[in-house]
Amino acid sequence: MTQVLLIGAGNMGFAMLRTWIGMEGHRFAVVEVNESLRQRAESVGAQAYDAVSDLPVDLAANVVVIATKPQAVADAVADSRAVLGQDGLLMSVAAGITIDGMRQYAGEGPAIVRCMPNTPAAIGEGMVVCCASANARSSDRALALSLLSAIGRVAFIENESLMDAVTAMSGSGPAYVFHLLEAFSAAGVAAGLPEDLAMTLAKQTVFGAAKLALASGADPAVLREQVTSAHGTTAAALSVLMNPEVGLAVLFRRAVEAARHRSLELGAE
Ligand SMILES: NC(=O)C1=CN([C@@H]2O[C@H](COP(=O)(O)OP(=O)(O)OC[C@H]3O[C@@H](n4cnc5c(N)ncnc54)[C@H](OP(=O)(O)O)[C@@H]3O)[C@@H](O)[C@H]2O)C=CC1
Ligand SMILES: O=C(O)[C@@H]1CCC=N1
Repeated sequence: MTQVLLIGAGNMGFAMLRTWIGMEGHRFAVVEVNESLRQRAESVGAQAYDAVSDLPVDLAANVVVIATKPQAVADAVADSRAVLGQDGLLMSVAAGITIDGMRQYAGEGPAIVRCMPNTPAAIGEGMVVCCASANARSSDRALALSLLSAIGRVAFIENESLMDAVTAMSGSGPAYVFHLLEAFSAAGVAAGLPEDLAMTLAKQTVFGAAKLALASGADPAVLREQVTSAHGTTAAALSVLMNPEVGLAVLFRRAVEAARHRSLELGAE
């Protein structure tokens, strides 16, 4: 039985927990300071406590997953030492917080896997990118992979400095897509459609297009061209969206760079 301790069961922690809780061979305990979030964690079958010091004395964690805000990670890592053995695995999903930063509070023993998941983890459709500390054994990577593959697609990278760009893409990315749905459906309403129909069209179109892009493996530029009839409606819309000065490519570049910059700042705070 693998004992997992999740510290922080807010938006991201709970998104992972609700998928993990069904995993065979794992037991999940949660430390969360907010009572309503503890109750939510208990409602899906976890044991929840308000501090590491309240955990049962005989609880020994094989894995501690930190999902607090970046500013609370140092304390959470320090607290985890009481329950995580020297050969345990420490995982963190916090934006910006480096493996070296966590090592200061974790001590030399545990392997550390820094991860960047996203909230579609709640339905097993997340994207998780990880980077492991130098002392991580293949068994540590395998343990991290077994947990993370339950919440979505997993990629390991060796160059930790890429984690800020990863965060700016797949970590924050669901919010960009949700905003796309808001903007896309609002445009439909402005064009005369009822709100529910506009939102259904926006969601199903984004879902269908993403699924087609994944399933076909074709370059999205080719798929785009297949929609774009000569002198037709799509070409009219793309002349706005692909404007080289104010189009989507320019906005995405600025947005992703702003997020990457903020990730770097979080690591330095
Ligand atoms: N939200 C997302 O989509 C993603 C978030 N992340 C990362 O996940 C982490 C959590 O983000 P998110 O879930 O959005 O944040 P939330 O604020 O929703 O959740 C964090 C929770 O942890 C609690 N907490 C703080 N300190 C402790 C502690 N010492 N012990 C136990 N619980 C504690 C917080 O309480 P309180 O609010 O009272 O401090 C809060 O309820 C962040 O580091 C973020 O960078 C990564 C990928 C995606
Ligand atoms: O907004 C944030 O800082 C976190 C990290 C990635 C998604 N949410």
